[in-house]
Amino acid sequence: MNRRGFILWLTGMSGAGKSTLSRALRERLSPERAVEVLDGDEVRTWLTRGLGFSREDREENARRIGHVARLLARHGVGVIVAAISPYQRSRAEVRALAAEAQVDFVEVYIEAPLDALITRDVKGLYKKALAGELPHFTGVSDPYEAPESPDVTVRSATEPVEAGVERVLDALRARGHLSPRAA
Ligand SMILES: Nc1ncnc2c1ncn2[C@@H]1O[C@H](COP(=O)(O)OS(=O)(=O)O)[C@@H](OP(=O)(O)O)[C@H]1O
Ligand SMILES: Nc1ncnc2c1ncn2[C@@H]1O[C@H](COP(=O)(O)OP(=O)(O)O)[C@@H](O)[C@H]1O
Repeated sequence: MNRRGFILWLTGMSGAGKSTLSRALRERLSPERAVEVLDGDEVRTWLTRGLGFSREDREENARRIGHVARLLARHGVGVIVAAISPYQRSRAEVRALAAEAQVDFVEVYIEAPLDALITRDVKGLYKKALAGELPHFTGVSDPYEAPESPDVTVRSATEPVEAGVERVLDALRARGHLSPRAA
């Protein structure tokens, strides 16, 4: 098994299940791997405080998260990023940043139809966005560019959390980041 770090980049719309999946993955990966979670929602209170939701700010958000993730991964940490990161271009940029440092980058697309997200509405944000009270809301009044060839796709409206977790762990095992029996 290799002890190189990796970046698991979870992308998907608000409420798709990024935070839920990161928490479940962290539990499964520990203690075999040192794990850090960088969640957009939380990171926006420190590393990317002050950034908004324009294209420019979202790209900057992804870039800064990518830099920190790369630093950690270079020292053997398994980094789980949970950020909407709606633009193909910025996901490609962080993938390239990781490659420069020879850090494995695994893109996980957490997909759920907009209808399901509106029904789920965990934080009540879709209701506000649909009422026109939240401008530039991803999927409603702002774009989400789905990954064209993600390493793993998780369909959170039709499969249980555990199924998604297993698929991501399989991808990590296949890349040698977990021992065959672990997790
Ligand atoms: N306009 C708009 N669009 C999307 N999301 C919004 C918006 N305004 C606030 N929020 C809240 O911010 C969280 C997303 O932050 P991210 O850093 O992941 O976004 S991004 O990657 O920069 O697009 C997101 O968290 P999640 O629901 O966990 O995805 C929302 O709670
Ligand atoms: N298969 C699944 N994977 C992830 N979340 C799911 C799944 N099925 C239902 N959910 C629910 O969807 C919601 C996702 O919220 P959250 O993880 O905060 O999303 P995000 O971080 O993408 O905004 C949670 O209430 C979670 O329990």
